[in-house]
Amino acid sequence: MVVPTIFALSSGSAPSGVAVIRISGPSAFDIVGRMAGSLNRIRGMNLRTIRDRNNSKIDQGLILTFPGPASFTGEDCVELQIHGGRAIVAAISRELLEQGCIAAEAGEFTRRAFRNGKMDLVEVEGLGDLIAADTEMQRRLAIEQASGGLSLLYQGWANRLTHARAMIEAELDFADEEDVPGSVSDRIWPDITLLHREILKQVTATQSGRLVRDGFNVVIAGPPNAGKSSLINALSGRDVAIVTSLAGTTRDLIEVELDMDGFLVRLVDTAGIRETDDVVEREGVRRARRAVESADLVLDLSEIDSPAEQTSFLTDAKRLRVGTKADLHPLGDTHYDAYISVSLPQTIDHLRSLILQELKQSWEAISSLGVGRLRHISHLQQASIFIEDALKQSDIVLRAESLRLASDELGRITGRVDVEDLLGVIFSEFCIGK
Ligand SMILES: Nc1nc2c(ncn2[C@@H]2O[C@H](COP(=O)(O)OP(=O)(O)OP(=O)(O)O)[C@@H](O)[C@H]2O)c(=O)[nH]1
Ligand SMILES: [K+]
Ligand SMILES: [Mg+2]
Repeated sequence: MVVPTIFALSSGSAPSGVAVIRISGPSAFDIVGRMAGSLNRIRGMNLRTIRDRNNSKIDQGLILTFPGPASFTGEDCVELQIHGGRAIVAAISRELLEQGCIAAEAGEFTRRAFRNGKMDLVEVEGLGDLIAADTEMQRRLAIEQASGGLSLLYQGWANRLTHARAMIEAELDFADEEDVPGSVSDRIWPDITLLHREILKQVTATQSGRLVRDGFNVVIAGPPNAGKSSLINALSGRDVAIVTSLAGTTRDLIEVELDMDGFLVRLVDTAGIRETDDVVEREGVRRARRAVESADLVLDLSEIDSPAEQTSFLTDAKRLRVGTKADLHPLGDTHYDAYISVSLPQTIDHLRSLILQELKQSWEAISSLGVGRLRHISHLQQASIFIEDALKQSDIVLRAESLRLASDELGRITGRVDVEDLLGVIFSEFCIGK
């Protein structure tokens, strides 16, 4: 089957100063050659006039050539850097279609890169995250993953499993031969035990990585009139929530996204939690409780010295107890983690620094390693279960089989379940067969 040659506008939408049109596929050089004069099959850059089939000039621009396989997709690629006017982009696109190119589907360049072995699935995901990254921490996490750091980690683990299996095979197949030292496979189990521990650590780190990618969920909760909506307004610096002196003002969840020191924080204001006969407010309270359940951090607000000071909800999340309206209350010996007043900006700044401290603690656990995404966790967990099986079993054949299953799970993360040549490993380590 002939692979079609695809093209797409890779820069943002026109008009712009410069537009980049990317072309990939077996006919890329021929097609652009017909429009702009023939191109040498070397990596290079040419200033050319681009013409349609009637030889009328469309635009002048830079033409970058990347002969495969040393290109992003692994195919022949050409990039046109042209003026970014809408009519120019439209005219060149029309001409490319006439010349037999087809418009690329979303993600098709990357899909071709994966198919041609230029990237694995982990790098593909990282690239997607990198393009979508809004905050500095998201960018840092994504660039690590997109440039293959995480793939190397997973690949290294898979290699250790392959090595272990090779040692076991050697013991099974060549047990009678003199060249194989007795019970060679015993030497591998300490490393497999270590590997098991490393994988579990990665699961924890990946769970924290979610905080960076999807945002840190901070929920403001507490009784009516505690000052929750006033706080979300103060922290976001915007008038997002209605504030009145009537208890039960907020009903819906109100959400704002904040960039705090490069971290994405999703701040949620909720209805005051209390028993009520009002149908709408009751629904608001139900939503508030649900928000609290899925929080990463709960800001548990109550007015300082208020009678209803005991908490009105349960949560497994970290909870900061925040006493409000500090301007009205001389500080007694109460037991809050923070005291705030919306009329005292330094108290809001202090609370903000406490939230950041929580965030940074989660980040520290992960910043040193590349961390994967949720999709990776289930495969990592499954791999660790198979490794546990291997460590527990006594039958050597079953042990080897469990290790094979574990290494297949790791292969599913990168999308590359390689056909391993176990004998190759064996022969590289022993002189069996001489
Ligand atoms: N003096 C003082 N008043 C405050 C402060 N924060 C909030 N208030 C007042 O307390 C009342 C309730 O504030 P809200 O922010 O609406 O409280 P809430 O917790 O969102 O209330 P519900 O949405 O009804 O649960 C309003 O009259 C606010 O002006 C504060 O720091 N100092
Ligand atoms: K209120
Ligand atoms: Mg409110």
